[in-house]
Amino acid sequence: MSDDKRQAALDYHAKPIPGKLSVELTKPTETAKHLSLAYSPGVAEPCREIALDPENAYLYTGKGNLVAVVSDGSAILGLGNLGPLASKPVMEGKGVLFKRFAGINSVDIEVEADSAQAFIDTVANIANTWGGINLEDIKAPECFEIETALKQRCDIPVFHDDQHGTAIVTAAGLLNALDIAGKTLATARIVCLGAGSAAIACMKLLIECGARAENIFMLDRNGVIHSGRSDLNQYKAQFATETPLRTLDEAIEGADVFVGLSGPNLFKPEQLERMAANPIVFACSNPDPEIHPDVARATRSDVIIGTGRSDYPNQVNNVLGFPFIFRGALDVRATAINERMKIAAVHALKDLAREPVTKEVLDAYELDSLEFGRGYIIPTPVDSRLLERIPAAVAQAAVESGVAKKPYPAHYPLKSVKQIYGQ
Ligand SMILES: O=C([O-])CC(=O)C(=O)O
Ligand SMILES: [Mg+2]
Repeated sequence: MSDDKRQAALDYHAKPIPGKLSVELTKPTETAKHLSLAYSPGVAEPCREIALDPENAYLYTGKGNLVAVVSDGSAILGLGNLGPLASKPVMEGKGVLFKRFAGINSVDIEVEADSAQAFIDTVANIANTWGGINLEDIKAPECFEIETALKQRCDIPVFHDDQHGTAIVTAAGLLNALDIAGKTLATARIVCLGAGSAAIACMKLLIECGARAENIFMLDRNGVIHSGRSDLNQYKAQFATETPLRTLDEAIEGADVFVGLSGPNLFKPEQLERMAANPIVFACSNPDPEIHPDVARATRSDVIIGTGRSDYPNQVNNVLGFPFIFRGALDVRATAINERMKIAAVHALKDLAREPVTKEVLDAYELDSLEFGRGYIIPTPVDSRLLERIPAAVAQAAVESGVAKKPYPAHYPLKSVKQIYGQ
């Protein structure tokens, strides 16, 4: 990042008040009467009601629209393990996105835990007072154990955003990009650089959407994950292929798709040159992609490139997923975010990109036109139709798959975050 941009980012976080989030009041508090309702003695009444029936927490507290963003800071973006405190700007940032795009209140919780079990216990012990738990930036393989255990112990949605949010957005973008390139998921040869939480979840979801496991080549720091390796954990081992290929240089030859979920500048122009015609490159490491989009385009004019960043076209980033997916899940009081709900989100996202872009989006990106094609394979986060489409699709899937405790909301589809309480 240039010095100017770096300073601008630091100033944005520091001024005029430190941080990006605040808490707001939703009830009047001016008079003694108000205070006697908000606090002692009035507050005792909802306490008694909730003690009688936990469901009443949804009626008398903010639980139903409240998500905890929880991290241990062990895999912050593509920056690595910087610890819980250094993850706070990202976790506050997720809170900004929850609120801005889906009207969801969220609080970030950064956990200092010396084992996966300690982290699991900490979260499980507080989970019941939240509407949902969004796990963020927790390194593999611990993240898998953590998510599985918390799903078992909590009856609210627990969602590891880096796995499923990223996978949903990647699948939607890739289905569109393949269509534009005249290819299909079933026949595409896919190279995935990275074997962490996002990579593993993305490849799993792509297989559910029709990709063939034998066409997927996943690489970790030691090269291609193949069946001859003895150093693989159970999660990576699922992607071990019977192949003589060992390096990225070898695997990339003739590949249709490169998905980068690893680190900055790990994909070289010479490697892009060796991909098949109309190559699709999702360089999703944040903040610095595996290959810069300008470099990719200068290398090949036929490339379709997406990154995780807001400042380049085709932002393949979980921001297009988690706010809207939680909105739908919360509004039908889903007990989980299951595969049906994820796939519904993929299709809602994919289909929206094929509709004409609205003026709101053009204005936000200072563009005169934007059309479905190489430079626009996935909707932008500022598209207010995301709030209309994704929660509706997710809520419908939750109802149909039997995890919703409430019916499909009468006030759906949502046109604006102002409508989230149904008024
Ligand atoms: O925060 C982002 O931009 C996307 C994300 O979850 C990550 O990179 O870990
Ligand atoms: Mg993340």
